[in-house]
Amino acid sequence: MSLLPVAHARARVLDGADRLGIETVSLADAGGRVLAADLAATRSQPPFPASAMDGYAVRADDARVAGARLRVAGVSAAGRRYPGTLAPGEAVRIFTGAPVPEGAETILIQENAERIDEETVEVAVPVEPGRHIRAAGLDFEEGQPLLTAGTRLGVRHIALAAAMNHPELPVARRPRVALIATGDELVPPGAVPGPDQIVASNTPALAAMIAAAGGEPLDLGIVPDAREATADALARARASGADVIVTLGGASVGEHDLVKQAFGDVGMELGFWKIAMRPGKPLIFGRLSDLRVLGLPGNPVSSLVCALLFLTPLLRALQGDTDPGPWFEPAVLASDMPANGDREDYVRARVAESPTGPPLVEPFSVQDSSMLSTLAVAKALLVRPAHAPDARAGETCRIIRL
Ligand SMILES: Nc1nc2c(c(=O)[nH]1)N[C@H]1C(S)=C(S)[C@@H](COP(=O)(O)OP(=O)(O)OC[C@H]3O[C@@H](n4cnc5c(N)ncnc54)[C@H](O)[C@@H]3O)O[C@H]1N2
Ligand code: MOO
Repeated sequence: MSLLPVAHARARVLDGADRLGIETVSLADAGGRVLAADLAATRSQPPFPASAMDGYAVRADDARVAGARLRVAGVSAAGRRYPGTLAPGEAVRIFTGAPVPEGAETILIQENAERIDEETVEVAVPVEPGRHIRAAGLDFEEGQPLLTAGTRLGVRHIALAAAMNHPELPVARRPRVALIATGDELVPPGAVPGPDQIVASNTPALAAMIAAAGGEPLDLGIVPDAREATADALARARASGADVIVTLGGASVGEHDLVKQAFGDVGMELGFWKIAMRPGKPLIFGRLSDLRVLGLPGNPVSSLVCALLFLTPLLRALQGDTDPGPWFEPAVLASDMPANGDREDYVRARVAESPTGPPLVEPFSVQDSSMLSTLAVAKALLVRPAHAPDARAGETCRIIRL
C-alpha cells in the first residue's frame, strides 16, 4: 500500500478548518492572538502638523538669512499648543511633538539658533521651508484600514492598534486541545519511574507548542495501553469542550498500539492512518463530529515533528490565521546526502548563516526518532522529498527553522 504524501495529509487535516469564534480582549492581552476583523484608524496621526525637533517655529521668509533676529512670541509644547498665529518677524519656542502654530512654515532647530534674551532669538544657520514638520496624517489618516483580519498580533501591531485608539481588539477564540498520553511505561515528569518506565516528555512539550500557536492545552494525563481506558479518555476529552484531541503514542502496529481501535470505539471517522513521512509514519487523523483528532506517534521526535507540521498549522487555521505555515526556507547543503526512500524525510540539522546567500545546513549524523538531545540543539529540519536522488554539498534544499 503506498503511503499518503505529507502535503495531501496536511490538506486533509486543514480541510474546512476555520475560525472557531470571536472574543474581545484588552490590548494588554492581545499579544499572540489572531485579529478577527479588519481595523481602521479612529483618528489621524499626527492629528495636527507637529514639530519633529526642539527649536523655534518660524515663517520661511524670516529664517533665510543668518543673523536675522525674531521676537519670541510664546511657547508650543507637546500637549499644549501656542494659541495664536505667527506674525512676520516672530518665532515660537517649540518642542518635539508639539503642534506647529498657524503661520509657521519651518522649524529652526535650537542648535542653529542663538537665544539673545527672553524675547529675542537669532537665526545662526538659515533653514529652508518645511523642515522638521510632520504633516497631519503623516503616519495614518482617520478611517484608513491598517490591520487586517487574520494577522497574528505582535508587538508592532499592538503599538499601531493603540495609536489608532482601539483599547480592545476582536480576536479569534483560542482552540482548546486535549492531550492524552498513552503507555504503561510512562510516568509524569517528577515521579519516580519503575525499572521499566520512562518519563512522559511529549505532553509538556506539546502543551508548550500549543500555547505558542495560540491554543489552550488541556492535559488529560496518562492512560494505560488498554482500549477501554483510551476510549474512556477520548470521551473525557470530548466532554472537556476540546476542539482538537491529540493522543500521544500507541499509533503504530504493535499489540499495545490501541489508539486507532479506541478512536473507532467512540465513533471517529478515519481520515487517514500512516503517511509517507520520517519521522511520523504512523500518524492518525480523524473527525468526531466537529472535533478533529490527531493520533501522534509516541517517539518523542516523531511526536514533535508531526505536531509542528500538522497540529500548529491546524491551530493557526482554527484562529483564522491567513498564513498557518509550516514555513519553508531555501538553504544550501553543507555535506553530501544519500538518495531518499519513499518517505519525505525531516532531518534534524545545524544551520550556519551566510552573509551572502541562503544558510548552510548540516544534518546530524544520527537521526533516531527517540533522541531529544539532538532535537533540542537542532536549528532546522532539512526536508528531503520522497525519492530524492543523492545530493551533493552545495546543492540547494529546503528547511523549516526550529
Ligand atoms: N513493526 C513495526 N513497528 C513500528 C513501526 C512499523 O511501521 N512497524 N513504526 C515505527 C514508527 S515509525 C514509530 S514512529 C513508532 C511509533 O509508535 P507508537 O505511536 O505506537 O508509539 P509507542 O509505541 O507508544 O511509543 C514509541 C516510543 O515512544 C515512547 N513514548 C511514547 N509516549 C511517550 C511520551 N508521551 N513521552 C515520551 N516518550 C514516549 C515509548 O516509550 C516508545 O519508546 O513505532 C515504530 N514501530
Ligand atoms: O516514523 Mo517513526 O516516526 O520513524 O520514528
